[in-house]
Amino acid sequence: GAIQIPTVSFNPGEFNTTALAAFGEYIHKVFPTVFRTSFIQHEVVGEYSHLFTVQGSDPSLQPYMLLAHIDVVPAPDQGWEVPPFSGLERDGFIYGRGTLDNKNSVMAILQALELLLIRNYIPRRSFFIALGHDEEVSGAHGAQKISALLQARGVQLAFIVDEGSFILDGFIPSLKKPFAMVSVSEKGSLNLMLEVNKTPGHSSAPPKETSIGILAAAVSRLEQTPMPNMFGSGPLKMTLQQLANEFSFPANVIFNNLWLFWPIVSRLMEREDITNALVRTTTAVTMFNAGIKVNVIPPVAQATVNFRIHPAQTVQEVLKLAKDIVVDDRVQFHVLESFEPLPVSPFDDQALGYQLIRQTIQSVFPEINIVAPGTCIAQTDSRHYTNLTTGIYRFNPVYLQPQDFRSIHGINERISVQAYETQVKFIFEFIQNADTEQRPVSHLHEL
Ligand SMILES: CCCCCCCCCCCCCCCCCC(=O)N[C@@H](Cc1ccccc1)C(=O)O
Ligand SMILES: [Zn+2]
Ligand SMILES: [Zn+2]
Repeated sequence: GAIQIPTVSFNPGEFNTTALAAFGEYIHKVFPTVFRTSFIQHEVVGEYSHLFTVQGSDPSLQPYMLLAHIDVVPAPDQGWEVPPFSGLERDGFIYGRGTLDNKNSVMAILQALELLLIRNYIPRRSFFIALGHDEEVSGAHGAQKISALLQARGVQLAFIVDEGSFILDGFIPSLKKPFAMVSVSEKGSLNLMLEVNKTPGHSSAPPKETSIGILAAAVSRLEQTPMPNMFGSGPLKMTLQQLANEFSFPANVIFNNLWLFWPIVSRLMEREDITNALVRTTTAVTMFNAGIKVNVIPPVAQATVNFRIHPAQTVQEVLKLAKDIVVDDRVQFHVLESFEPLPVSPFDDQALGYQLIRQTIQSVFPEINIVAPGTCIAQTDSRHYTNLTTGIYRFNPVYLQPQDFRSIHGINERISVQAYETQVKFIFEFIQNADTEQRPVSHLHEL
């Protein structure tokens, strides 16, 4: 039902408002207990986002927050095995836009809470559920407003759990077993517009270089000159160290001795697009606009480059590197938007959020031996909540293979019915685990 409502975000400020409103009505209908429970306050923020405040019975426990988003990226029918907004189930999978990003989390959080309430569960620790409606276009109207609202109320959170990582299966060739990566940091971004202006004229007597040619060369230099490999800075080294013993020989020896073999490993990571994104600031030329007519020398050429900034670099550093690569003063640089990488959240033994995620993984996925800290290569709504907590964890309790990763924002996005049920179970247990003082010891209710 949730997948059938096309809550598409097209551009900043450009949403399917009819669908967003319908989604609000839908969750009222399918989770009636959540909405009628006296200790749960529901507020609509920024017109279409939802904030639930679940008042726990023990005010001495610091609250936490579960995040998810109800909007999705567009999905033209082409290439899909089933229409993207049909929500059809086929061979045990629910297909559709949002099944992994991120209506699975929206529905699983509310479903788990509904089930707990039906069983008369009363949480001890207060928590918030924030469901943004514009994450896919930067979160300015949803997450940012919820964050400001909670800040104005003086709320400080123990931790936040959002989307952004998974139980990863098959992303590192010599690693045979899946492992859970909990992202403790998030890359930043810089959207840079490069522009070249030239005097227009008749194409029959062209200048040696046009604005298009100059810009194309600049963009090509950016593509051909990757930003520096930052292997060794940030959580990646720790991720690999924790995984070391899961590799077969000789990779296990290599990963156990990164002090010696780091040059080989850092080169290996560069080979695949996804692992490359973990070792450096990436450069993606995403838009190119130029030319007005076939026989007119183009007056202006513009290209937009989307950099995803490694946690060990800053926006200013990347901007300078980009200018140093282009080295052409005919090319103007315009910063359209930027966001610094997020700091690394604690993941030591005392880090409540991280430890609760780890222990719930051990309970719900007993076959998973390794829970490792990582970096989210994309951006999430959680970046708007750094004013409320230092503990931001990005983890979806769902198995993800490389082809599933490509389906996110791509075609044939799907989740198995069993994976969705397990996600509900995970949150059902997580909420109960968060009610124990330090470490979860036993569960009051079994699903
Ligand atoms: C050693 C381990 C190697 C394995 C690495 C595998 C990494 C795979 C992780 C999969 C991550 C999937 C992330 C899903 C969340 C996507 C969130 C998203 O798309 N956000 C948008 C937000 C945005 C930002 C700015 C403007 C508009 C939207 C994004 O583009 O980042
Ligand atoms: Zn998402
Ligand atoms: Zn997305």
